[in-house]
Amino acid sequence: MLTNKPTIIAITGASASGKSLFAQTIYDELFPELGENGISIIKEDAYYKAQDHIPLAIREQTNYDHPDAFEHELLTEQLHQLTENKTIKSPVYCYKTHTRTTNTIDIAPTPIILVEGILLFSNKALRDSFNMKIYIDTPLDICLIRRIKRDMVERGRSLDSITQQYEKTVRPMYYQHIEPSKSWADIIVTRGGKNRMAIEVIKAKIRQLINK
Ligand SMILES: Nc1ncnc2c1ncn2[C@@H]1O[C@H](COP(=O)(O)OP(=O)(O)O)[C@@H](O)[C@H]1O
Ligand SMILES: O=c1ccn([C@@H]2O[C@H](COP(=O)(O)O)[C@@H](O)[C@H]2O)c(=O)[nH]1
Repeated sequence: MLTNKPTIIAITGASASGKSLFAQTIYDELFPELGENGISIIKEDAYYKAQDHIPLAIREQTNYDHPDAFEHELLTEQLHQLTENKTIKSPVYCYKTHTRTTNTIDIAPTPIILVEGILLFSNKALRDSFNMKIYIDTPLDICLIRRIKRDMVERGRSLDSITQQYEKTVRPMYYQHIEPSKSWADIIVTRGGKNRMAIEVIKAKIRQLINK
C-alpha cells in the first residue's frame, strides 16, 4: 500500500538507442536500496496491439514504428490505476508471432515506475501521465548496428528482414514521430544505455524523491 502517488519516469528514444539498458541499469543499481516494492519497469512494447485475427504473413508487414501500432489507451489507463494504488495485469507481447501471448504479468504499484519505449511522447494523455520525461539521443547509425546485433540474437530475425523493415518503416517513422518528440523531454541523454553520469543523476533524483 503506497502512501504517496508513484513517480512515473518515461524513457524514450529510437529503437536500440539504449532505453532498456538505461532503465534496467537504474533498476538494478537501486534495487538493493529500494527492493521490489520500491521500483518497477513497464515496457511500452508490451502494449503493441494484439493481432491474432491477422495472418502471420500480414502481421510481418505491420508498421510497428507508428503510434497506431500501440494500445496507448490501455497503457495510460493502467498507469492511472497504478497511481490509484491498484495492481495491473500488463500484457505480454511476442516479437516472433507479432502478437500478445495469453499471459499477463501482475505489476503492483511502486513509488518509482520506469516506463520505456519508442513512442511514449506521441500520445498526449500518455505523455501527461509522466512526472519526468527522458529522451535517449543516440545517432541512428549506431542504433541500426545495435538493432541488427540484438534482433538477430534475441528476436529471431534475419539480416534481410531487419534491413528491409529499417528502410520501409523504422527509419522514416523515426524522423516522423520519434525524433520530433524529443522536444517534450525534460532531460536528453546522449549516446545510450551506458552514459554513467546520466545514470548517476537520475539515481540521485530518485533517491531524493524517495527520501523526501
Ligand atoms: N552505450 C552503449 N554501448 C554499447 N552497447 C549499448 C549501449 N547502449 C545499449 N547498448 C546495446 O545495444 C542494444 C540495444 O539496446 P537496448 O537497451 O535494447 O535499446 P532499446 O531499448 O532502446 O531498443 C543492446 O544489445 C544493448 O546492450
Ligand atoms: O512485432 C514487432 C514489434 C516491434 N518491432 C520493432 O521493435 C521496435 C521497438 O522496440 P525497441 O525495444 O525499442 O527496439 C520497433 O522499432 C519495431 O520496429 C518489431 O520489429 N516487431
